[in-house]
Amino acid sequence: MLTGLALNRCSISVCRTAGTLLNRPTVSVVRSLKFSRRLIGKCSIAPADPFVVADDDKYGKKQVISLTPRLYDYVLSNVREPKILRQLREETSKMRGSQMQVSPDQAQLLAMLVQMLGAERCIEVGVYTGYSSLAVALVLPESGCLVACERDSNSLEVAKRYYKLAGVSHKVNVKHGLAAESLKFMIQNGEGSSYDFAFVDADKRMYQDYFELLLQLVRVGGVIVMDNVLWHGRVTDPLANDAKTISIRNFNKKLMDDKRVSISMVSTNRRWHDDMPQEIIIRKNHLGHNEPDPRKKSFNHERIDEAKIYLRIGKHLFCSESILTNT
Ligand SMILES: C[S@@+](CC[C@H](N)C(=O)[O-])C[C@H]1O[C@@H](n2cnc3c(N)ncnc32)[C@H](O)[C@@H]1O
Repeated sequence: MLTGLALNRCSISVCRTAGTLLNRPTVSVVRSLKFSRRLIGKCSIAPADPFVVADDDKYGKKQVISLTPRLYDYVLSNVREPKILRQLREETSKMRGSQMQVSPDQAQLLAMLVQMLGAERCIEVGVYTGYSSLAVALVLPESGCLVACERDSNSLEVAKRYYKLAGVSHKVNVKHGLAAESLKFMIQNGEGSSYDFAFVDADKRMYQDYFELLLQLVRVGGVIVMDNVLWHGRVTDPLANDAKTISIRNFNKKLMDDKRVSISMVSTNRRWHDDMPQEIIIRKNHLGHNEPDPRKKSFNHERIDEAKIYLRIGKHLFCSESILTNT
């Protein structure tokens, strides 16, 4: 039986064979080869065509395909990356840790979520040189604010330079230090339930803590996005028992039963073998408790129980005190 480890030491020809087979693949081929993502990561040859990851009964015969470099290039060619973000990405690519910055398609998704929410107050945990935070700041209204938490001063210098170049410095409140401390301070400062959106992309061992703190800071209906929730596929690897993997695994497990939030894992594929969802979008739910919401300015379903319904029929205005709620 071929194991993942044995395959890791494969020659390119084995990879090629696997790739060729998997270009016209079935799940059984994938399974019989015990195909390992780690194996593919070590091989220099990547298939040109996507291979089928799953298409059997278990998945309702729905065909799940992998992402290839060609397909990923196609995705990227459909990203509207602002020039300033491209410049930052290119400058960062020459720096240590450049693999940490989010990809253009991920940044576009974050910016889109912020726009869809009509967000004005956002938080980022893990700024690095600022790619994702700049993507968010660019779409915030002039009155908007992004609290950017980062412990590394060198990378923050790059981020701040780009905020300035992009003309968004006035929207970014940089918090240099440990993110958990900054978030705790914000809660103590009475900023609970006043944020619309948060993005977490730092210290995987702290995911549960960041989530709990952000849940206090984000308003009902607000969104928290946690990056890397599959941790490069390690969450399902029984041999991976390092602190970061365990932390993310436990976080995902706990979140499944957490009625305080709605959740959705999304696929923002980065590498052709990394074709599974990487991020989880978490929406804070209304559970009927009297959580204060200092903003209370936009209308949404969660706040419908606070609204009187007015109905005009001819000259008459009817007012309803009925309570409608979706919780
Ligand atoms: C994956 S990178 C963030 C990438 C960034 N979102 C981007 O798109 O470029 C993670 C960053 O989190 C920072 N970090 C890690 N642990 C932290 C902590 N406890 N508090 C604040 N920042 C932290 C690291 O210094 C690093 O710059």
